[in-house]
Amino acid sequence: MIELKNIEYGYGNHIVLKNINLMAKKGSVLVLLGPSGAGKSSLVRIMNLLEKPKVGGLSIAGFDFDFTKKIADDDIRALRQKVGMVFQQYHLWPHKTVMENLIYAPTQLNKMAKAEAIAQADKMLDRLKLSGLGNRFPLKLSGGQQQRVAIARALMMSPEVLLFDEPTAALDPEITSQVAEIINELSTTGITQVVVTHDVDFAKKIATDIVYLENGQTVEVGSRDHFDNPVTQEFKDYLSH
Ligand SMILES: Nc1ncnc2c1ncn2[C@@H]1O[C@H](COP(=O)(O)OP(=O)(O)OP(=O)(O)O)[C@@H](O)[C@H]1O
Repeated sequence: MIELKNIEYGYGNHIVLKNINLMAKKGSVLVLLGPSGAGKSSLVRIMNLLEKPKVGGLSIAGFDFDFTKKIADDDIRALRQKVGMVFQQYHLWPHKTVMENLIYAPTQLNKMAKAEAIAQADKMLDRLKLSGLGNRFPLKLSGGQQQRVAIARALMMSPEVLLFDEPTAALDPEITSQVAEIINELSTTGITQVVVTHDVDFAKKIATDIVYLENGQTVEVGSRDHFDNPVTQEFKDYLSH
């Protein structure tokens, strides 16, 4: 479960999120939609404390943060073990092999034995249809393969929440459908997912719930039924473009 309470956020004097109140149920796939600059990335980055507002609160994966108080580095580290993040540009370590990318966090942060981490990584590579690629370097893989490695790496930490910031922006439609299948499969395992995307077709394949943002404010919030029955003129206009 994720809850954001009265979030306000800005860069310097530039306010980019205003009075945000949101919830995502366990196992849901909450898709954040909105025009460029609406604040979608800022919002998802707040959920694993890559951005820290000064106002509001966040409950996520069993943690409660009050942004009016100082947040300890240990709490941030603990949070990131339970809340994984996948980015448009994959953010894999280019000089580590796929296997090394996968086992780094479990062995270094969780002190998992290397043999156990490798066994778990092999299973993860199978699950994400990446078998046999463990010894390759990320830049020798296709974009779709790199994105699946990024998802596999996040899953190695057994996260309760996975956050995706434009995960398919660099991928072609067929590969985008594969990522949608992975997200849908993960949702059946109880992982809560939040996905920022510009791609409405992709959003329709995965969303259980939607939030439509404009100018840093939530304009339309609800179940996936809102794709067929949008309420606000703003969301209707967005869907028809
Ligand atoms: N690091 C930063 N420093 C200053 N301003 C920023 C920074 N990151 C984002 N902004 C500004 O915050 C606002 C919201 O940006 P954000 O990236 O959250 O929107 P977005 O909806 O994800 O946009 P896009 O769809 O284009 O990625 C924009 O006006 C943007 O210019």
